[in-house]
Amino acid sequence: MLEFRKIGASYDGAVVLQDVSFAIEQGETVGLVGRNGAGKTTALMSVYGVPDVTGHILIDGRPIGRRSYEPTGRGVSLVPQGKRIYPNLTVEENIMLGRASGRESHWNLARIYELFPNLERGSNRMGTALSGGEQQMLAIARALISGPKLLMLDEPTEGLAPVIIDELISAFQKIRETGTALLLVEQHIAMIQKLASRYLALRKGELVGDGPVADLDRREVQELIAL
Ligand SMILES: Nc1ncnc2c1ncn2[C@@H]1O[C@H](COP(=O)(O)OP(=O)(O)OP(=O)(O)O)[C@@H](O)[C@H]1O
Repeated sequence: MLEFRKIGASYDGAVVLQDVSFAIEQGETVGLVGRNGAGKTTALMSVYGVPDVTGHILIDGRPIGRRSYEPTGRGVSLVPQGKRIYPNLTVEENIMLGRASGRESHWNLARIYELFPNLERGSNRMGTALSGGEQQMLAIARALISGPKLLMLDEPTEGLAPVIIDELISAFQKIRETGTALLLVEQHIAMIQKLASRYLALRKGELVGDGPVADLDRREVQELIAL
């Protein structure tokens, strides 16, 4: 449902992605791995036309236009690195910001609160009054309310305690069971191995791996990715 065709990306002329092509099918869970600076975040941002992008990105076979809200309206949502919670809005207001008009979806507020009961309990609190783990849940909730067919997550477990990471893994499994595809950016392959069936690997802006997640155990694959 999401396809990259020969994507290149650069910041003020400095090339950070080159000739990146892959496709993610409906309902798939894919892990995108690579070292710091390999271009993972840039790959996700290029769906929104940021930074300067060449090549073609398609959703359900149709190219994406230049409007930054178009991917969300067409079923591709991002949980950005660093969560980006709005401090002056309540938890519920933060969630509702993510709503994309006109999209019917499994994910209404009641189902989101069932997935993350902590958010329901804290629904009237300010978004930034939550713990780090709850803020990550809030960022995921805000993306889910848009009814994505593909949810892209940029290092969702960064800086979180193992017990919270386990809660998130269980939430991702439930999200996946609804048929939503996941594209999970992670530096730690253990998380990818728990959730994904396929991996993509970036190294210095180039796609150097695309295969079954079991291959991540092979030393030659790890050396290629240089994790
Ligand atoms: N706003 C920016 N302006 C200039 N260069 C940038 C900008 N953002 C990222 N870069 C550069 O682009 C390259 C790819 O960065 P990117 O954040 O996509 O990598 P990443 O794989 O997501 O790394 P990380 O795990 O650190 O988030 C890096 O060399 C980085 O320094």
